[in-house]
Amino acid sequence: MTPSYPVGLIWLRRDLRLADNAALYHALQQCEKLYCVFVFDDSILAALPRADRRVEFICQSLSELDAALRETTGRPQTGLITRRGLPQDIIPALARQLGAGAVFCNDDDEPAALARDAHVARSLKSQGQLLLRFKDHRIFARDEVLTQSLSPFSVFTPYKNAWLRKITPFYLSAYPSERDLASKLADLPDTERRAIPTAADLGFAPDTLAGLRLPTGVSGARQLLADFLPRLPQYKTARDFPALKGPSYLSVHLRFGTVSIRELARLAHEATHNEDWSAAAREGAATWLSELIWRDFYFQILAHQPYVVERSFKPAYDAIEWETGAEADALFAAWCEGRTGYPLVDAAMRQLNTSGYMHNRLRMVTASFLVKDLGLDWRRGEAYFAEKLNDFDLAANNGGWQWAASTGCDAQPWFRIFNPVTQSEKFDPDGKFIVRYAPELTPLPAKLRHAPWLAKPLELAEAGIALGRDYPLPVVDHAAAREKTLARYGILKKES
Ligand SMILES: Cc1cc2nc3c(=O)[nH]c(=O)nc-3n(C[C@H](O)[C@H](O)[C@H](O)COP(=O)(O)OP(=O)(O)OC[C@H]3O[C@@H](n4cnc5c(N)ncnc54)[C@H](O)[C@@H]3O)c2cc1C
Repeated sequence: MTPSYPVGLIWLRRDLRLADNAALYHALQQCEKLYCVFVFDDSILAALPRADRRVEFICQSLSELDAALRETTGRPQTGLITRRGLPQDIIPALARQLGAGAVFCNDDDEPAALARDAHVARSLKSQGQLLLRFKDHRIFARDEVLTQSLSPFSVFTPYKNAWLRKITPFYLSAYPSERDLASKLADLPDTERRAIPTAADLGFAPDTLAGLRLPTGVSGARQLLADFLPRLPQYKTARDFPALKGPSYLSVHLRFGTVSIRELARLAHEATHNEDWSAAAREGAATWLSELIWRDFYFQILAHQPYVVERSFKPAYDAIEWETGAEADALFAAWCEGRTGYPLVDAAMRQLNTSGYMHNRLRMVTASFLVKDLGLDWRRGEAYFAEKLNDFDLAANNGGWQWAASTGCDAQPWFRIFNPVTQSEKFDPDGKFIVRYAPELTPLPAKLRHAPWLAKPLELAEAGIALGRDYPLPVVDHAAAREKTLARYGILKKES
């Protein structure tokens, strides 16, 4: 193909890798010379707490990408341009300064991203330049998997079946996006030759990832993937037990694009047909593929029903009255800080607070506890997760919360209420996960770690634990809370 643009600019956002990158591939096809930029968006940074692991994750990943660009070209004067400010101002100005005919990026269906991109596209157009967007971070875009009547799916299983019917090697193959990079990457103008900023340079606390087993950048994703693949056959059986190393821990890499979803889905899909594997091992792969399809499912829900950002997917559920006031605020604080007196909930919240990760089973348990034991609005929990999760992704987080609150598409029925104690007994039978994050309960025998308030006084005394002093008493009684919740949701009886 003859390049259409003498100069182009690729704008990286949630796709921090050079391999199998759709926009990069198209930019290299269509441009004779290419620059590469990442913008630290002030409208996002301003809203973050000053200690934010994600900022450090991005900085470290960009630093690796910048070095990879120079290594690819073998020219020290090449690399990544970084800017800080509003992309709406920066991208058009930079495109003009560099003389880029087009700006290439991978698309993003989050409402704020759509508004930002529309703004940038208008400004570029007024300068005679184009914004070209490509599908990259999901397998199927919003309208690629639809029902027979061409409307969006709102139930997962039929969506998944349609997804599996549609999938072909075409959708899973990698873009050879590194092929012409060495020859086409432009030397940086002198003004742009700067080191990639650190979190501290951006006004954030340094070393927020220190002590965490969270490898960053493309190399970090490769490390986690290599560790996970031998465990893939056991995924179905191990994934629900937080004390085990069951899942992949790749979510933050999918969030920032340091791994390609095509590569992961291809590996999973191929493994489901691997005749050298046992049926159980193939099921492990099929279950993991299913999780990757949930990701696509929630992306298309957000794209088609952006109102879910503020409201219930099922509008009738907006009539539910949540607890408010000082007591509700105190319960919310206890939930956030991991001191509800329910050990599995507390351990999970402490895992989130100290690492930025929470196991999927525990996301379901803690979300259900907030909504159906404490009677609090799911949006309060959603916002807390959004602040704390390294892998925070609007579509998946909103989908997960609305699932737990029963307000979402294909959600948990409203009258199904997780019992935090039986969940604990089932999924952390020895209380090993609990004591990892609530070590004060270690002296208790395993069977008492799920509900310490049920231990006999002598058992507590032998463990040297005084409830209310060493570990909180439960902030609510589950049985009573359950009745209250059934009454709260009872207004919906007509709907279900
Ligand atoms: C209340 C709640 C909030 C959540 N918030 C987020 C979020 O902000 N960001 C996020 O990526 N996931 C979210 N999830 C989904 C899920 O918990 C995480 O994706 C998963 O725990 C990440 O760990 P992993 O990479 O080890 O997962 P694995 O089990 O290895 O799964 C592989 C990948 O599949 C995707 N995935 C798995 N489960 C889901 C799911 N239910 N919905 C959508 N995608 C899924 C993720 O990209 C994940 O990395 C949420 C779930 C709930 C119940």
